[in-house]
Amino acid sequence: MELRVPRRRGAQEPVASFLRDPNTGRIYRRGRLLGTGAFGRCYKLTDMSTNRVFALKVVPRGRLSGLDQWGKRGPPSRRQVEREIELHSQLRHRNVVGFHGHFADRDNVYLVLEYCSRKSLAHVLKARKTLTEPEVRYYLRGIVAGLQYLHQQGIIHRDLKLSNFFITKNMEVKVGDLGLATKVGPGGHCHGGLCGTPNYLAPEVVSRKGHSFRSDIWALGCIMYTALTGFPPFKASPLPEMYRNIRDAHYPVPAHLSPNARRLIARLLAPNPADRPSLDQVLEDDFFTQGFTPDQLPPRSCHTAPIFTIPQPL
Ligand SMILES: CC[C@@H]1C(=O)N(C)c2cnc(-c3ccc[nH]3)nc2N1C1CCCC1
Repeated sequence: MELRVPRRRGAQEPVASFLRDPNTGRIYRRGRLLGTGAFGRCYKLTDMSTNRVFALKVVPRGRLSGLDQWGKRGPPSRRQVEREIELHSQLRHRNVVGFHGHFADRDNVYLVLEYCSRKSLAHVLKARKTLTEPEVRYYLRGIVAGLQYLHQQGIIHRDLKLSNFFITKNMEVKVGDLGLATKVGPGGHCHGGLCGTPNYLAPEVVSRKGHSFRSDIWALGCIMYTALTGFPPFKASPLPEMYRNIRDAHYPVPAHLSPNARRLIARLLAPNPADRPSLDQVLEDDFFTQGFTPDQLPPRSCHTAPIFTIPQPL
């Protein structure tokens, strides 16, 4: 008979130092706290038999059953975490965060994910303030590849943002956090109730017409704008003004952007979803075809602007 000490409201059970995945028998050692998200805590995790390192996402069950013991709705519902596992466990692509397993015990649900030692594009932008256009082409190329794969699997991400683009030791960019993702319905749209607030809301989402693949394309426009300028296109307060700006696609166009960058941002931030380019058309845009894209980025570009020696045609 285990004595469970009732914990302070909202307190979470400490995560054990060693965890065993009953599905595979693998034993992991829990490492340092990597951070916390809306869902719970994340830790570095080492597989004791292979010494491979992973990122562990811990979602407390106490808050999963929809309403917790105080009748409050916990942030992630059980259904949402189960959807995340159901969707993410089927995926395998070099630009999508690797999913390496999941299991649960009395207190938590555990997701074993790919360790991305350079954290996310949000961290890079925080250190750099803005990115150069070649770097934006480099990162967008990886993000678009990962997103093409998700869309081909019928999945809309619905929460594309800088902190969901993870960067590995060798500077590969990986789309992650499928906590708000969903399989698209027959018409290519989904009206599934959205619990959790995506970061870059598209006009059709603001006017509650539901998400489609093109809502993810709108988010790419917000991401490109933010990476090049250092601030998001729609960040007004009060909220109703921000929603009006989104619906009218009204955003300040910084003069220092190249004409190609301004034109692609305008195409991505088209108020009407049907006017936005497909992912293939994004890669065919002048911004990509008429600009230099490095094959790889030096790790120091995470904190210092890189100098590209662009190969000139002989
Ligand atoms: C595990 C959750 C999330 C994530 O989904 N991944 C893939 C990830 C990978 N490496 C890292 C990571 C490696 C070194 C630092 N962070 N972090 C990841 N996170 C962060 C943790 C805190 C907030 C989101």
